[in-house]
Amino acid sequence: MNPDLSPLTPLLSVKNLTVRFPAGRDWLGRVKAHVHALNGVDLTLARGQTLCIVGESGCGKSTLAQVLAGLVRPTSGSVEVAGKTGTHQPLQIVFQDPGSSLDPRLRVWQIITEPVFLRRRVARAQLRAMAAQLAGQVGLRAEQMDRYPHEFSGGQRQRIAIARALSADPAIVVLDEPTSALDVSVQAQILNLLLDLQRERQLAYLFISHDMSVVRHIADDVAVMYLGQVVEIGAADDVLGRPVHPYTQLLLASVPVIGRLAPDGVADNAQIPSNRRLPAGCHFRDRCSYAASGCEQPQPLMPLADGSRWLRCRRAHTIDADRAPAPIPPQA
Ligand SMILES: Nc1ncnc2c1ncn2[C@@H]1O[C@H](COP(=O)(O)OP(=O)(O)OP(=O)(O)O)[C@@H](O)[C@H]1O
Repeated sequence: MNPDLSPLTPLLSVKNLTVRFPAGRDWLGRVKAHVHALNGVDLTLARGQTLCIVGESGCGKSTLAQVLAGLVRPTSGSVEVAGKTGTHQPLQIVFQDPGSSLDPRLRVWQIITEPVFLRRRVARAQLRAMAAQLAGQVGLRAEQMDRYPHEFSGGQRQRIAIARALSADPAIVVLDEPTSALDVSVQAQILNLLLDLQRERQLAYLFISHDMSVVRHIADDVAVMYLGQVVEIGAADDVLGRPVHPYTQLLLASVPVIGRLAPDGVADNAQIPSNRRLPAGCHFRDRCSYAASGCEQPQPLMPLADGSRWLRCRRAHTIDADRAPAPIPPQA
């Protein structure tokens, strides 16, 4: 079921998205096994909002970003942008490492305007003028446009990557760890730039991050992924402030070293199941001390009774009730 996060109409709607990669072939070249990278991802994102995707390494965050950007073909499921399937035009992606994502043979003005150039014929002078204007919007100077990427610092290269994404006039930008390769002081500048651009252009961001301080700073909504599924999604204050899914509790208690510590009530024997052979039913069941009979059945994403979020956990209501403070008795 597609999570209905806010009264705003979703701009991006991802339904039951699955991606399987071939893993290993026999001597006849036949695929022997698969990596189940995404296993039914459901999420929505509204215009002008930021949805942060968090989860341990290998849970499928980058694969999701690549499907959205049209770089990986899904095995099944759908991606709708503004109600239309299969169009990636209003969506651009910014990668973690601007060093390797920018073509070193192109000048900056060519890099910035490449998405426009690839789509339609535009005169060179017009492209250069467009690049200079976008450069100004991301804090670069017009006279730097004839340089090559290696002549810039990491933060400046990320500004070039952001300008490149903006040149296509996207409604949605997928940001795959856009600040994690940068110095801490530069990270804050890039985050603030992204927030300014979001306000000016009503951009929707799907923001992948390992860094909870970044997530707390910029997220409107948070989706927690585990083994290729969204297990909890809702407003950032709710999900981060009062996590309900046992995996979200574990993830937040493990910060900054994800997966090492366990909060009360959540077992963590660190036996993360393989995504080559997925466990039946709830994928988190073997790590979860709330696991009970019934957890061996597949669990769909369902709304919590208070409407604060959607969860894949059949025990969510019990866990939430256990954690809620005792009601204050009425005054005599
Ligand atoms: N092209 C590919 N071929 C085979 N397996 C792949 C491919 N791309 C990703 N995978 C596998 O799919 C799973 C999900 O990978 P993905 O990179 O999406 O995870 P992630 O959550 O982004 O991890 P990280 O936080 O480390 O970047 C992993 O097991 C990974 O090894």
